[in-house]
Amino acid sequence: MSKIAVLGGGSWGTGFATVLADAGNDVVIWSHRQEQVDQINAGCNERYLPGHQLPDAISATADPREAVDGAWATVLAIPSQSLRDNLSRWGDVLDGQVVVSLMKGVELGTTKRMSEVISEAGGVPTDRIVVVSGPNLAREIVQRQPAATVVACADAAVADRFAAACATRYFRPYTSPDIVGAEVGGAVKNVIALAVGMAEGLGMGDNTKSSIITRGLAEITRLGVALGADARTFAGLAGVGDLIATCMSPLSRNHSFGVRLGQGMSVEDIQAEQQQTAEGVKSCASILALAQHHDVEVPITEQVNACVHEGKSPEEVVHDLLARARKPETD
Ligand SMILES: NC(=O)C1=CN([C@@H]2O[C@H](COP(=O)(O)OP(=O)(O)OC[C@H]3O[C@@H](n4cnc5c(N)ncnc54)[C@H](O)[C@@H]3O)[C@@H](O)[C@H]2O)C=CC1
Ligand SMILES: O=C(CO)COP(=O)(O)O
Repeated sequence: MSKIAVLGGGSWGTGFATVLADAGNDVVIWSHRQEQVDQINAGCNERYLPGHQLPDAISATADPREAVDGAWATVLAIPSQSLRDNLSRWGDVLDGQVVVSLMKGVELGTTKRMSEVISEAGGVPTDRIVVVSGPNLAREIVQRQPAATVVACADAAVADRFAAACATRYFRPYTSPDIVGAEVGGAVKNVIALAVGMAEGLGMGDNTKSSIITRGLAEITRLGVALGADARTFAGLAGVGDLIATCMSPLSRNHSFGVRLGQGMSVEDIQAEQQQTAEGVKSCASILALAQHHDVEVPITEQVNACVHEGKSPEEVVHDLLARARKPETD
């Protein structure tokens, strides 16, 4: 068995570790919380994936160096906004590794994508950075329900090697050279899911949700292409695929955060209750800044940001989106 490290012991870190173990790898998870380490070593990550019995090939440690020691690839599954800080604390543990990002966010302040932070703050060469992104709700994946994903890397041989390492009878990876597209698709769909959730929380139905999803895809594609992505990526698993899963599923933390906003709960109360990462809540601000910097219109992201960070009501958000000047659909 070859060894792969997973840094981050939450729902997707543990879920993806399950995929890797099922694919025949020896997996060591690092978590910053001893309690999670103990639970994983006892066979179940109770807080994040209650009831899911972990494969024997998974163990955990609170020491990042021990997790990575002897591994050829290290998977990062921590909240996006904590990445830079963790990279500086981990020191040189990622040297020589293929580094795989599962994270779907954009850094506040710098507006950098996760692969850019890994390269800049972790010193990892770009041809050894892999992004895995697709419709991959952790709870369904650990039930071994069939799903596909995108394994993106600038180096096709590295993408192939990692895709082979995470392929199972229920998890089908497709390779791609388009890291930018995979990351933009993954990060922006969270913001669109907040908007769809808000509409649902306000009592709106499937026409409304479908309209937001479709215009959200236009917004994702516009921003991605301006950043150098291949437009075809957004018609794929890391684009429309993940957008549909996240916007429609009650398992999505971003979607359910939005529903609660629509029902009138405050951001603070939802955060206190949910206690899991809903990346769109912070990334809507950095994605908006990124889009403004590139002169790209992102009206849904703009409205979500106004609701989450400036106190605008979900009713006003819907009203203002519909009150925008009419224009051709494909502009
Ligand atoms: N859960 C899912 O279904 C999927 C999640 N993702 C992405 O994976 C990334 C990780 O998300 P999840 O595992 O779902 O989040 P989570 O909220 O379930 O778990 C986060 C993990 O990070 C740890 N953590 C929190 N703050 C930290 C810090 N400052 N330093 C180090 N560790 C810290 C937590 O203890 C926990 O182990 C996110 O970017 C998310 O968008 C991507 C695909 C699917
Ligand atoms: O990215 C995801 C599914 O692909 C998970 O979405 P949430 O972070 O909203 O739960």
